[in-house]
Amino acid sequence: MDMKITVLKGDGIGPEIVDEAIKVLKVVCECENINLTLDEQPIGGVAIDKTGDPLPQETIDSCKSSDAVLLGAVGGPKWDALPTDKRPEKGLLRIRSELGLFANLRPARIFPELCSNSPLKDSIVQSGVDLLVVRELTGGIYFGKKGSEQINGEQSSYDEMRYSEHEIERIARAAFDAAAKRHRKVTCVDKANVLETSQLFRSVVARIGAKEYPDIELSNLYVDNASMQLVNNPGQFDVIVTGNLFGDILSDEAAMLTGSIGMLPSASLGGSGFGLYEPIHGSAPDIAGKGIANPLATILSVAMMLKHTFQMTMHAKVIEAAVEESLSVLRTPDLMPAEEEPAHSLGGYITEVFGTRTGLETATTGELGDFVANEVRRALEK
Ligand SMILES: NC(=O)c1ccc[n+]([C@@H]2O[C@H](COP(=O)([O-])OP(=O)(O)OC[C@H]3O[C@@H](n4cnc5c(N)ncnc54)[C@H](O)[C@@H]3O)[C@@H](O)[C@H]2O)c1
Ligand SMILES: CC(C)[C@H](C(=O)O)[C@@H](O)C(=O)O
Ligand SMILES: [Mg+2]
Repeated sequence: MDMKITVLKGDGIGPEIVDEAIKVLKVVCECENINLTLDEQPIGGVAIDKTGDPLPQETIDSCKSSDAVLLGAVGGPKWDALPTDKRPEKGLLRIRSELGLFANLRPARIFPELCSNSPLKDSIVQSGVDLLVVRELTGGIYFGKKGSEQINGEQSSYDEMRYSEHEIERIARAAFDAAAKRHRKVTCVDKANVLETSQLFRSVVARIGAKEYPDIELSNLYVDNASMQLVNNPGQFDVIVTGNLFGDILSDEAAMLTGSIGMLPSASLGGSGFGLYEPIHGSAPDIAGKGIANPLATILSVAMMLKHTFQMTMHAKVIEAAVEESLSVLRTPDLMPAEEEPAHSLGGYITEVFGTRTGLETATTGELGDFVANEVRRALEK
């Protein structure tokens, strides 16, 4: 079997985390005799520096001739002053649109090992968090007409939010199909009490649900309520279907429930087997180059790639299990238990007992990647 992957490392921690994910992918390919071809191309800030364009045509062409794309992250302070259309983030939006990747799946589940890392109380976490945000990715306010003009002597800016029926129908089907393989519950999140686009979104999702998926339970929530419910009772959710902007915001919130934004992978799909896989977090300029970024979201994105593009579900599960295994042994700093302020008289005792009790070691990005890759090799060579 041949596998051609376009690799878009991007900016900030992008190259660091993608390198670890590739280590894991290479192990899978070695163990299964898959002929892996990696084509690295620039996107985002590095592409601007190299070519003046955040998404060079060569990058698009490479993606189009690949089976799948693995992406790190784009953006950073160096390019923040550029006009919206020339920014690194525009490269990411354009590649999603060019490749027709309208359905963005962002699964958030708490690994049992990370229950105490969640900012939520134990009683809430233990009720179970295992949800999937299905975010519409190529429409809405991100892609509407935008501009700035002088009106009455002051600057005025606008971003148009528009959704058409066919865009909502296909994201609704993606959400119902996903729910059919999970717990058969879809929550449509919108702002239908205020926005025309949300009223259409809600009614089209309801129509598709009633007609094509009568066995799947559908409910509705306004986005403000949904963001509150996510921290108050996240266990109620199975699949959340929502528009581009609300999905962006809710998925960062959902990510943090799992202990770190560095844990959430994503798959961007367009209805065929082709997909773009990336962590949901950004380029984390504050920690870039330090070797401390958590690579697990990117490694889990490779698992999603194997499952969705290559139907290698068993291998995806092996990677997920290796990631879970790593959590009991070594972690990047974002997932280390918060340092306790020891009482003076008990300081040494607490450190000693706490250290041995958790048995956890702080790892660099590379050490964690090595650990997961070795676990995957061990499992596949059994
Ligand atoms: N998909 C993408 O490429 C993407 C997504 C979000 C933001 N961005 C861009 O990234 C840049 C920074 O944005 P931001 O700071 O708002 O969001 P961010 O997600 O990059 O970082 C938010 C916080 O989370 C931490 N963090 C993120 N990923 C981590 C990881 N893997 N391990 C440990 N800690 C991690 C960061 O250190 C930071 O404190 C901006 O230019 C933004 O536009 C890109
Ligand atoms: C960088 C930005 C364009 C992007 C988005 O808003 O979609 C990011 O926040 C994400 O979640 O992938
Ligand atoms: Mg985001």
